[in-house]
Amino acid sequence: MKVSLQELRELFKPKLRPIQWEDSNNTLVLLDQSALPFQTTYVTLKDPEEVASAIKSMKVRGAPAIGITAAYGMVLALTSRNPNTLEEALRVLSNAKQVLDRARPTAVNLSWATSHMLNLSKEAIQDGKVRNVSELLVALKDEAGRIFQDELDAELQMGLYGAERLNDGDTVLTQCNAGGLATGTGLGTALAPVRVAHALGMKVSVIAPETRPWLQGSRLTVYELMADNIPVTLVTDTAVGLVMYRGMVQHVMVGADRILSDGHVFNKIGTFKEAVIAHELGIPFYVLAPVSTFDLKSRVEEVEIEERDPNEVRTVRGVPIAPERVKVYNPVFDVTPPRYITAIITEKGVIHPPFDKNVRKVVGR
Ligand SMILES: CSC[C@H]1O[C@H](OP(=O)(O)O)[C@H](O)[C@@H]1O
Repeated sequence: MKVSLQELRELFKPKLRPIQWEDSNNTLVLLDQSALPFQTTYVTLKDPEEVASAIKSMKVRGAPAIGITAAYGMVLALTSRNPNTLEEALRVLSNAKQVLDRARPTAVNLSWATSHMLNLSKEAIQDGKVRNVSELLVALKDEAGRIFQDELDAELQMGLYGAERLNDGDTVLTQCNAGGLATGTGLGTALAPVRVAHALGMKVSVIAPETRPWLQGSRLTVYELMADNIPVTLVTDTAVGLVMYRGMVQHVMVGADRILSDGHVFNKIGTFKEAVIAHELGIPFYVLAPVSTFDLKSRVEEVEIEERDPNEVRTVRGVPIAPERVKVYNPVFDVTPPRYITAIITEKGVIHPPFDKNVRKVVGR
């Protein structure tokens, strides 16, 4: 499938724009993903506290989208606090990083983005590239925009690598939403191969599990794919075993929130069970993520798996489905060991086992 990145950029014009920077008034506008698909509403944010709240309440969610949003949260730290000196600006940025990093613990893209923006500021000041706060603000706005564009290019490249593994008529099982809403670009990671394949004229379809309790699958993945006229079938989370047993899917493609140097993958709760069933049935299981999702320092037992409000499980969109005071355990991510993963597709290349040797060769850090 010989298509250049430039040709793909021309071919793929995202319809969805979940994250918009408004330079005229230094605000960040987010499509409120907690209201989709029944309401299309936007929130306008003007400081890092509002950004952290939007991430925590999942108005914006998805590891890469959280990273891009946090990068703009660092820009908003300067525009909302108006520091007078570069020294004060660094203090403001350090505080903003602390506020933003606390919003959600598992997706490494968040802390990667805030660290990247803070370190870039320190280096630019130290190297004399910026001489005052105004120049630093321009540099940070440009960098946040670059992170956004790099993410889109990464997804186009991952989409091409993934589409090369698809054949006409294939069906891809996914998990949660790892599409254009989850990355903020309108394209996605796990959904990129299907979108690129479609753009290149292939007939591929998706089976999307609803993904309780937040329903990213039934509310967001279905919404995105139907908007692009890509065939999608919604199933319950409990149906994925039968779907694979009956040979209804040829590939499983999922996103990731954090990938370790040995190939352990943290992703939406329910991913692990899909991986084990796929492995048992000989169905290829691909993880797609940009290199900003890799954490080469942490060991699997050190990574915090976010637990959210028990009422997310006791109710569906506010409607009770369990006795009010039932005890609840609500982890929203799980971890898939490397032995269940066929390959990890990144924008820098496709990583095959043994991951403990090959991750660093590709991710290069
Ligand atoms: C490419 S998005 C990665 C990842 O983020 C989602 O989690 P959440 O909706 O809770 O932010 C899900 O795990 C996706 O696979």
